[in-house]
Amino acid sequence: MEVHVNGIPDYLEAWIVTQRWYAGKGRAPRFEDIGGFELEDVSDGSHGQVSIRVHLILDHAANPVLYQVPLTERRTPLPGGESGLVATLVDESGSTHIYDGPFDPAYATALLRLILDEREVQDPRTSGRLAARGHRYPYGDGLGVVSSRVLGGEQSNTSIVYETVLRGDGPGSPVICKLFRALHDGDNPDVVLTEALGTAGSTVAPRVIGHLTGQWRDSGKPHGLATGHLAFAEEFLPGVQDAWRVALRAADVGEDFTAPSRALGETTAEMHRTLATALPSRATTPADIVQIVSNMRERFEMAAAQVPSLAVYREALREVYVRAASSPWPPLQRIHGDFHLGQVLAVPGRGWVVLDFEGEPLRPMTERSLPDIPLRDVAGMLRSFDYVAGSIALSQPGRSVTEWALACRRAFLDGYIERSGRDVRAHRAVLDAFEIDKALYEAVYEARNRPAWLSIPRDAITRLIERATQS
Ligand SMILES: Nc1ncnc2c1ncn2[C@@H]1O[C@H](COP(=O)(O)OP(=O)(O)O)[C@@H](O)[C@H]1O
Ligand SMILES: O=P(O)(O)O[C@H]1O[C@H](CO)[C@@H](O[C@H]2O[C@H](CO)[C@@H](O)[C@H](O)[C@H]2O)[C@H](O)[C@H]1O
Repeated sequence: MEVHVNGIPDYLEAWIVTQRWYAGKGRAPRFEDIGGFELEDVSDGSHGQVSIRVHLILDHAANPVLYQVPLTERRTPLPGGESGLVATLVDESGSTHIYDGPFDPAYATALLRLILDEREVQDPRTSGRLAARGHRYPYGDGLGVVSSRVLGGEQSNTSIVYETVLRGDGPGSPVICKLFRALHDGDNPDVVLTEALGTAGSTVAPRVIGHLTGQWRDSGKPHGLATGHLAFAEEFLPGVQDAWRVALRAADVGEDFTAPSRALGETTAEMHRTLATALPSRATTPADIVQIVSNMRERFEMAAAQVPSLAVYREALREVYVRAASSPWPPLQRIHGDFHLGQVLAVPGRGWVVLDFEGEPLRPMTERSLPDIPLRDVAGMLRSFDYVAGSIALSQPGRSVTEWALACRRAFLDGYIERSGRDVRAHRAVLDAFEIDKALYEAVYEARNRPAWLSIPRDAITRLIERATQS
């Protein structure tokens, strides 16, 4: 990426480094404002005059990251906007209150309208070059914004939830718009996969409302420009729980969860079947297998560097990978990529609905957009049932729901096999290798984010290696 000296104000730097989505924690940032665009205030104006600018801010760190930072400026404070306040600046002309855009209804409304009206905006600082363009899907036809709020919780992006009105009168479906904070050249897999499922008529994922694409300077790209997704809007399913909470409660009260697990296996098979036909898929070649297994070995080395106690498994894993490489592999296709119970919602009358097709946050975006082996998702969900047992054992010492989790894992596989017609158990050695691979990823994730949970993937790695090398 190009280096230009166009720093950012100190108050903004101080604010960015404390945000959940800022990826450079622990390093000194080197921020540059590389452009962006202005939006018109199209809200009802009830909160006074506002100017809106979306800044694209590049951190020239070891691995440069481009952040999307929408800010609003107001002369009078936004009522109820305290949690989104970035800074208040005072000079001889008075005070300016600067807000994180998603918390300001003026930006939130302008963002969704840009998508719904399929508008284009230019960057005035770069001689009017195209900066962003909205695209609407039929499910977004006739929607108007009533109100907006930022979805709470620990997220790597920022999501805004809207109440809407349909064709100016009755209530419309609620909408969630995910603002991508770290931008990448190329399509975002969450947008591509959710749209592909919807276009194919599947209701496995939320219905798509539309998306926003953007263009920005990048000297490393042809014509010096990069293009990628800035935001993605879809149907918001209110008042529902994710499968992690549902499963955790069932395990805690000792409720049989095999029927929902089986249904989840069926939904997973359905999702894979639709993705295999809607997006490119192909037979797996010996060269693909060599590459994937080599990635698994690399993942192990990375995990062992982060969690040194894993190094003892190096020898045993060699055998696991050799066995996997010499077994039959299913074809390559687009998959979810970070499939676990927290990514699935229990929607009354509709069943399991799958979210967040962005792939594993610790993997590079280019890798996440490649066709992959569907067993990776199957393995991800198997790990998740084990996590339920692991988290209960940690929070209630002496208690074990291992049998509950094993029954769920079996039921999930049964549902998947029946609906996909693919005997996953015939690919056992490959599935085991993917499950160990996922547990290695989780070990790194936990070491970085929740060290108290590290024992969950570490114990699983021990068990899985024992099983995989015994059979
Ligand atoms: N369409 C939706 N309907 C209802 N809740 C949603 C929807 N999309 C996301 N959520 C909620 O937001 C949370 C985070 O969304 P997700 O897409 O996983 O974002 P991130 O990639 O930032 O983790 C989900 O766990 C879910 O609780
Ligand atoms: O934030 P994402 O949903 O993209 O996923 C990341 O965080 C997950 C934890 O929130 C992590 O999932 C791991 O913990 C879950 C329980 O909290 C468990 O159900 C999953 O099976 C386990 O992998 C996920 O790995 C990580 O990418």
